[in-house]
Amino acid sequence: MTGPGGTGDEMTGDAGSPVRATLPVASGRATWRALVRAAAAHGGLTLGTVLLTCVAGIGVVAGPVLLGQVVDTVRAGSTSALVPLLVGLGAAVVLTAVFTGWSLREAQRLGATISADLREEVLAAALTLPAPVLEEVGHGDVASRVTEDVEYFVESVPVGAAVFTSAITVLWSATGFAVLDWRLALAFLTVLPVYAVGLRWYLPRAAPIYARERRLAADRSGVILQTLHGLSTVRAYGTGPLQTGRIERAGADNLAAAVAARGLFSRFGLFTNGAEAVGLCALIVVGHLLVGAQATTVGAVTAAALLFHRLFGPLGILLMSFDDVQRAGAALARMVGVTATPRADLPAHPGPDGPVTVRVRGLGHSYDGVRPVLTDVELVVPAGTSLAVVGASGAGKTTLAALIGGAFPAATGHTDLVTDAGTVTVGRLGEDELRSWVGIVTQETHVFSGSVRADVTLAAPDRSEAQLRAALALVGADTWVDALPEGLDTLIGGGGHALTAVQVQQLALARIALRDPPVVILDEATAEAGSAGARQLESAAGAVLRGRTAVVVAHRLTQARACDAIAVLAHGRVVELGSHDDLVARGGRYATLWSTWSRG
Ligand SMILES: Nc1ncnc2c1ncn2[C@@H]1O[C@H](COP(=O)(O)OP(=O)(O)OP(=O)(O)O)[C@@H](O)[C@H]1O
Repeated sequence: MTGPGGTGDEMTGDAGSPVRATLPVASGRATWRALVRAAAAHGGLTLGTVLLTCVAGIGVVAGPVLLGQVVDTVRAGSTSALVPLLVGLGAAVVLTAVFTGWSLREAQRLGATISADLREEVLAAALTLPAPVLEEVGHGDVASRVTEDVEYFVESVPVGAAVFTSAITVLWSATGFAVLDWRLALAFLTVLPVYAVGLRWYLPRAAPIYARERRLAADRSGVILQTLHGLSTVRAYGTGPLQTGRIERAGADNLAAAVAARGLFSRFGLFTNGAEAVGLCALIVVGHLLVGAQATTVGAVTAAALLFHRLFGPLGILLMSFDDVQRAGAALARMVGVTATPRADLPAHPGPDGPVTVRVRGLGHSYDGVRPVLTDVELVVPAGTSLAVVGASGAGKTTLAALIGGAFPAATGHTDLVTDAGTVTVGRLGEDELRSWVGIVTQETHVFSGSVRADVTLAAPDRSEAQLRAALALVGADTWVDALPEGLDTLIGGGGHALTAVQVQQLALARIALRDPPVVILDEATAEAGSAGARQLESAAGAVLRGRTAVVVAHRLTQARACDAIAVLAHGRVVELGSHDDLVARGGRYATLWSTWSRG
């Protein structure tokens, strides 16, 4: 076996594949290392499991050896020696049963512990994947690694435990053969070339087939996720049949890969069954010749045949589990790939201390590398002031807000956060550090399943009940939260109490108030809120922004008027900059927008 992950280099990406880019897949060596590291973290349990399995393996060998001696004793007619042998045989059977059961249970416990650790590690790593990586590989690949691959690996734990105990049993049995008679051991060895040929045929074919099957499963998840995320667009444009066709094709590709893997494995079964037939025949023929030449006893040959027979089970498990082991190995390699995805090695910065000025320097961006969405944007938002960004749909407002907030890196330029203590650049801050500096409320606010309390405090879990209530009161959410059936403990999100669009946005603003960053980027969707709701949100936003440096994507011009300065974007460039009164007086683009807006 090359290793659970299979192949060559330390990390193998799928970048050259015609399918979209994915996260790296760990090499066989890196996957083994991760497995050994996880086992070593539970040294006591691992050592105990190995010892118990060794003891159980001795019992497996002792039974047939004692039975062979019983045969020889009966043939010699020595009844007095029979009693201790039979007692020993009985004890060996009982102890073997006890230790086998015990070792298997410990092996399963070890496997479950290791897979729980790996699951946590992979989930934690997935949650901290850099935004640009997520953007590039898509959510489908990540989702399939933290769900399906983890499930495959966890489900393979009992198989892994059985493989481990079988391997030890096979080792002990081989030793038993050698002790009985070296010629019988040689006869047993005739199985090895058949197994070797089978494995040489199977392994090189299996690893890529299983890796491909896992990748196609990820592609299928990706298509399903994309369809679900864009359900309203799919409905709006009536592209249901198109998406269903895509899902069907992805499912069919995945199924074909799974069938190919199963077919390969069935053909491998020919080698394993053939090896057993060859081995047993060789043993009986050699035993017959040896007994005929009085070179060994009938008991020894009986013991060897019984040992070989007992080996069928463990050997069968070892070989038949290749299917599951390869599959689990491919899944594990993909899981380890998530934890091994490179993260920028960013130096730690002290947290913000005091007011922060935002300085946007030469910011430019293009999503496709061809069409510029933002070009050379230069802005300064002095500490404690607010800047509104306005412009036609598609002008680049959301992109600008996302870049300032560090959601993904800009193609050119950067954003500096300036304090009395110095300057830090947004792209040089780690994800968690960045959220202490800059809070973002986007158009897509997610309500997590759980209580109102959990949903708001996830941004700052260490805050007190009083701080939580103050944050809710600040955004005007305290009254309706108190009126909920169980107040702060009312369940919301999927299946929970339904919230209005305004309430969802208020909770998003309350999260920011609780986290208390000195800089806030607001790109709220106020369109769904209706005009009364929009006014409510504007006053909530105003309360949260007070005393902070803010960049507000103004979907309503009343939001822009309330800001200290306004930047008008057109085709990704800042074309006007000034206060509301200045810009109206200037009679340019903003003035036109304002007069259209004022007329209603
Ligand atoms: N993830 C993306 N991939 C490719 N193109 C994108 C992406 N996001 C936005 N764009 C494109 O970039 C341009 C600017 O979009 P952006 O959302 O920043 O504009 P906007 O001014 O905020 O528009 P709106 O007011 O409609 O939200 C648009 O042409 C848009 O189609």
